[in-house]
Amino acid sequence: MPGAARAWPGQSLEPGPLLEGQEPKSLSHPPGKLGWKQRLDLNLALCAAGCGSPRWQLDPPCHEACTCVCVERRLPAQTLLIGQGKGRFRTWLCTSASCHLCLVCSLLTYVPGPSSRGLPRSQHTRLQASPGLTAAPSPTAMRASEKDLEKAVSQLQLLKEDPGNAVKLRLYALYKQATEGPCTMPKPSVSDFISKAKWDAWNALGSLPKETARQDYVDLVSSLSSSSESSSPVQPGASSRSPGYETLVVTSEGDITKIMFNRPTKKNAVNTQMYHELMLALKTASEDDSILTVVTGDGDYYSSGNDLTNFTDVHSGGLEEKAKSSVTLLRNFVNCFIDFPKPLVAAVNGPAVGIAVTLLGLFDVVYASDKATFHTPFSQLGLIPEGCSSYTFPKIMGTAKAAEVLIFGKKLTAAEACARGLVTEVFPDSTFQREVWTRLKTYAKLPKNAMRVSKELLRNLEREKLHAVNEEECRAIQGRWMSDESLNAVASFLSRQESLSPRALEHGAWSPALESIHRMARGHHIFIHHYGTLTPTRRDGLDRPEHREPAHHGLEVEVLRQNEVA
Ligand SMILES: CCCCCCCCCCC/C=C/C(=O)SCCNC(=O)CCNC(=O)[C@H](O)C(C)(C)COP(=O)(O)OP(=O)(O)OC[C@H]1O[C@@H](n2cnc3c(N)ncnc32)[C@H](O)[C@@H]1OP(=O)(O)O
Repeated sequence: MPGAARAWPGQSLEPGPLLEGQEPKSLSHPPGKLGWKQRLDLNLALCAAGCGSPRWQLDPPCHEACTCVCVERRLPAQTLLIGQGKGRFRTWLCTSASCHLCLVCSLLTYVPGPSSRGLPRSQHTRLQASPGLTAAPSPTAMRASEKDLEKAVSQLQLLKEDPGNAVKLRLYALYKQATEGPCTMPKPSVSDFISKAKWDAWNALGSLPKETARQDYVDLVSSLSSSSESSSPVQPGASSRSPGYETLVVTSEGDITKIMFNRPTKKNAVNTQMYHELMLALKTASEDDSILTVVTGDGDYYSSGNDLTNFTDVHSGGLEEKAKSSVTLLRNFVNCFIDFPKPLVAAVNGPAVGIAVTLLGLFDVVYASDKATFHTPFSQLGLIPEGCSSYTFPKIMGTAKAAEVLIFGKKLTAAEACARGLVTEVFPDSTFQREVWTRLKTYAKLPKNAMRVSKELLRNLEREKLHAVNEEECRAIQGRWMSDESLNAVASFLSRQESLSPRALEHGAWSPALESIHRMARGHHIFIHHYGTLTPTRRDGLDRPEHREPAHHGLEVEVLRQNEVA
């Protein structure tokens, strides 16, 4: 019913059932000049008194005049985790008519329905529906024009269902990126929760080109439109694929969301787009009705880890800017795993490398095929562990075993990983899929809320620590990415299949690999080793080898800083 006034599900502000013997209680923020932390503590206490559960929380103050409500009673679907580390807590929509900080209306047009109090009118009219617009999905292969973006903005207004705060944040970020480019706004204060959440989302897009952001926005709206159009519920046993993903296949089958890496020809290496899509898939799964979420890979690999060509995608800001935006991306990405609220299972169908291994320490259960291997060649790449593995791995397998894996890059077989506690159980490859999915379908029938609370209890023991470790690892990795050791390792990977002979190079032939290395190492000198001889022949900052041995194929590249060039 395009254009019809409606309220999003979950936006209903009707209170949930009270516990026996409790009085309904309207709670407002305590007066006085308390800091936000103190006020939060106080609200927590009040909420515990009001709801009878110590776990339930009240909104931190979003506006002086707000009367905020207990999220568990009213708007579980609208909760949003914001902030990081110690300042992390939940916020949700405020019910006060005078609140000007509602997240929803600042991101999307909202067609006011009966339960729209609290949403300021002025912001509701930001996006106008265009009559007659159909919700036709835009083919991903097509490059979205600015007109497509406008259409998508209008299309959004016709959604029948609330896409959830995470998706709205993603839309906000993509829209800003598509129209204004990378975020250059000053970082809002940590106590300005909503602006901070929006800033984080936008900033996380780093230097994503405007055109890509525009396309992603259009695709996302298109996927939301088509999923909201299909009104028939998923039949038991039937599998429905979520549109809008390119590097993943996301399907819902019964109560299970399956997120499958979908770059089999690249061994499911995680490129920048896949990082973003994974964050979106996890955020969507955390808010939908599914009970379990399973991550797996398509093809023979689970994943070969970070796509090493990510390093070569260096724009005008140079390597330093790239490293900074990559740290933000990595931090947010790992946070999605730390804070994932439902049971998270990895079905490791084949070899796993790098970040695909380290993240396993943040999963609840890890099943592996006996063909899987686990390899973290960080030192070889001039890098260091991430994904909180510097904390989770020693905890899981003991310091000495973890050091062998994380520092020396010892590759583990599935059986070894299982013996060390990283893997829950190993299955023969021939029966892996059948056995794992049979088991998961049984687990998905267990009571949903009990599982969720159990997960929360387990994770809460570590949550703050994990955020701190993530911060620390990200801080350290930024320097590593810019180190010669790392540049050389990546250059070496990129050029390992180089088929140009030195003679061809000498005569001016170029290759994509050399172009990539050149881009990545801007400001550095590049030498190409040939039979161990440094043979610099300068041209445009890229040194070329002298001809030594025409029959030789394969190059070795060395990147040196300016001051190291004698
Ligand atoms: C400034 C930084 C920007 C980063 C932004 C993101 C921030 C997050 C970073 C977090 C830190 C992460 C760390 C890691 O994950 S470290 C681990 C990285 N991975 C590797 O080192 C593995 C590299 N790949 C290989 O060693 C081999 O490919 C592999 C053993 C996996 C398979 O070998 P095999 O011989 O069987 O197959 P091919 O080598 O022929 O591979 C087939 C094609 O796939 C491409 N491929 C495979 N892995 C990667 C990869 N990780 N990155 C990019 N491309 C990969 C390979 O090149 C082949 O492609 P072509 O057919 O086109 O040649």
